[in-house]
Amino acid sequence: MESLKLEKVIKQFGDKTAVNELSLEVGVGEIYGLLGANGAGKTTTMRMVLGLIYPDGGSIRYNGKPHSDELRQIVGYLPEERGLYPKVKVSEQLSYLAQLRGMSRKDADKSIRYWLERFEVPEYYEKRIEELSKGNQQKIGFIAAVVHKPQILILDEAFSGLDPVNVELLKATVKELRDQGTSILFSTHRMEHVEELCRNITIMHRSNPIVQGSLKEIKSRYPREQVALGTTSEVTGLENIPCVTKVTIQEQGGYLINISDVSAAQQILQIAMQQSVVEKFELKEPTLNQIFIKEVGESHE
Ligand SMILES: Nc1ncnc2c1ncn2[C@@H]1O[C@H](COP(=O)(O)OP(=O)(O)OP(=O)(O)O)[C@@H](O)[C@H]1O
Repeated sequence: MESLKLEKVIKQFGDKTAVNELSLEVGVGEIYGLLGANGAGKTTTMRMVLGLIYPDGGSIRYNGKPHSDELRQIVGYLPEERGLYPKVKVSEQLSYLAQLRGMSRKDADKSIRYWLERFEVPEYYEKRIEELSKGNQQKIGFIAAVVHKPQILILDEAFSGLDPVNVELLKATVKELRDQGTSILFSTHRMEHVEELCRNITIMHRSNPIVQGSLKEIKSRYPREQVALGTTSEVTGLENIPCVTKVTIQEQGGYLINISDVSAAQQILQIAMQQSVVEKFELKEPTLNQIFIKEVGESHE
């Protein structure tokens, strides 16, 4: 069952189309990746899902129902730009937000203490936002999004500005929420996070959904164009094999070989075996980053 369903959603600002006929479904307990270069229409899509702006066409349904006053209770949001008041105490701010989204003061306080404990910062309860580092403010922003236990969670660049330890902490939390049945719409420029977290994705390009489907199925649509080769000694002549377009010697040893046709892989293996002992031979599937660059035509980092 899907908890969030977009059908042919359109948004225009004047004569500029920001989102053009976007359809997607996020299932219960699923993390769905929304990708695209700057200005592709991701934030506009998320703002429509949150009911902050309205579509000019198409429909958005939550658990099968249209937008209603209930929305603020079932949806949680981590805005890309931080929306917390610097002078207000963390506990007061989070409690206010949780109550705004339908929680009692008592339940809100319980949830706030749980999350501060979970993120190993119980002492922030009494701190003001401005006293915290940027990364720790981001963590409080994350708590603000989940404090009221939303069914649908919208995460726009949720891990930006965090150190690697905190990225892991938040990733684990997102997976935990997924396992508890939360539907998560996840937007990021970090392809490795999408590879790790998302089952289905949409890549948007200039307002249009250009690639959609499960990561696995999308990857199978693209040819395997790289061979990773590990050998005990040097191998010569790889670059002379037909359809080999580039040979890169890797820092950690071995070769990464770009091919324009999969037939070259067999010959690479033969030549390598004639000259050395082959320790590793892998015909690599394309990374999401490679697919993104191919489709969108620019680096996404
Ligand atoms: N309020 C607005 N008024 C006019 N144009 C807007 C408005 N909001 C967004 N746009 C335009 O809509 C397009 C999509 O913007 P959006 O912010 O959704 O992109 P994005 O994919 O989130 O980009 P980024 O990765 O940079 O956050 C852009 O061309 C943007 O300039």
